[in-house]
Amino acid sequence: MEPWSPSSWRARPARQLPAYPAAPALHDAEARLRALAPLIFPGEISQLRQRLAAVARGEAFLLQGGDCAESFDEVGQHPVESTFRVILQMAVVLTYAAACPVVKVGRIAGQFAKPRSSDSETVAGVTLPSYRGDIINGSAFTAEARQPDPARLLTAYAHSAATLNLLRALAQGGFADLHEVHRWTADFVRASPQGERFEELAERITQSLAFMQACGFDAARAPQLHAVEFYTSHEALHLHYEEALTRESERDGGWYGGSAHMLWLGERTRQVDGAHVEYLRGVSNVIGVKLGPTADADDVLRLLDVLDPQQDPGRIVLISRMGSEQVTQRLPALLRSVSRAGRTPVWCCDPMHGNTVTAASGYKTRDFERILQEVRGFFAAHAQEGTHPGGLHFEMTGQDVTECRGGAQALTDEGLASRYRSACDPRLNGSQSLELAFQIADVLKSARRTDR
Ligand SMILES: O=C[C@H](O)[C@H](O)COP(=O)(O)O
Ligand SMILES: C=C(OP(=O)(O)O)C(=O)O
Repeated sequence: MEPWSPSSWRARPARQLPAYPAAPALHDAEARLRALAPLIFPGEISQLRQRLAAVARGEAFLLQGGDCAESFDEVGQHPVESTFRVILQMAVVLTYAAACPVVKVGRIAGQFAKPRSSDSETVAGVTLPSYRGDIINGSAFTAEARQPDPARLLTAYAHSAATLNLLRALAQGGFADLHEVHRWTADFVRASPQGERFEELAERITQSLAFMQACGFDAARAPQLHAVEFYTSHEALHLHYEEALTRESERDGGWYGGSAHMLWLGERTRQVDGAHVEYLRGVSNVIGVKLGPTADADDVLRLLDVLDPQQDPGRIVLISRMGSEQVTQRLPALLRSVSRAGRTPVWCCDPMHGNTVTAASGYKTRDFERILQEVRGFFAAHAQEGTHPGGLHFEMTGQDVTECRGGAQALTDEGLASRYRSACDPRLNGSQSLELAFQIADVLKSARRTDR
């Protein structure tokens, strides 16, 4: 194999990258990024890899979630805090059900680049370039906003740094303390059936903590009760950005991507000889690989050979996103081939991207039931093949948006317009996310009963 360098991807065919109008402005933005500090450090990546190695062994579970695309307009504490608190709630629900640790990874602090099915969008007879995420262009439907602008690379870095700073404070500074579990529910969820169900669970946790305290257990000396580990991830799509934040590790002389702990390869850019695979093979971050219904076993095994030649524990998360109708037909063969090849990646289910439909109103949406059905299909496929269903990956937000249909809120086509905020794909809102976690908890509990 050719030698790798942070820029060796430039010699490979690259899909989904923007065509900037002026090269000097791009070079200037890249030079500025190269001079900035990385956002994360190699020791944190090693820690995440250890946690994911436990997931791959069936001893822990992965929960990955967050926005479809973060927005430069969402500033301030609320959007980040609300998503963080729902991820915490979902993790508590799943921890309780699966009786194992849940590794928490946000699609956050860097999820700014979007691959698109089409390069252009036509509205009322006007055709403009597609919106590709705030790191590239603006979502407003004007020629000016849709022009790719390299200055956005620096805004994405600044936004990610501010978000990460807040996340570190939320994770370590007392908000995530298990003694605060009653305070995590958002007001709009509190009165719902899932809000009430969460309150019951929170009460059981509070009573268990009080009981343990009464038995002499010193909660002050158990750091895992007071803080959580929270990791970041995004699609490694914008390779100019990723390259400029790539750093050499003082620990072992290897390279790591400094933009997030986990970077994933999208369904549209996972060509084994393509630029995105070339970049990711050389960095030590955890690598996710999206696998849609067209992925075949040979593709997957070739990708594993390139991205993880040493078979390092916790290095790879295979994220299947087959769609609710295809998951039980397509996934088992992949599970079988990967396991026969002696590989033990983390297997994760993204039940969002294979279930997008366009509503009569024109909004892109997803049905709660389809999402749940794909998760069930994922668990069934693993049960059939004797492999471990390691995790879940959601596009979700803690806010009260109206983007996905169904759930206990019974959102319909007509309801989508009232608070549809996503500039790209529809997210589960805080209430739907928690409801889904409870439904999945029931699946996990019955899987545990069958195992006994
Ligand atoms: O989030 C994933 C993709 O970027 C998104 O589904 C693409 O949407 P499109 O098919 O409307 O381009
Ligand atoms: C683009 C995404 O997914 P996929 O590559 O699976 O379509 C995504 O997760 O944002």
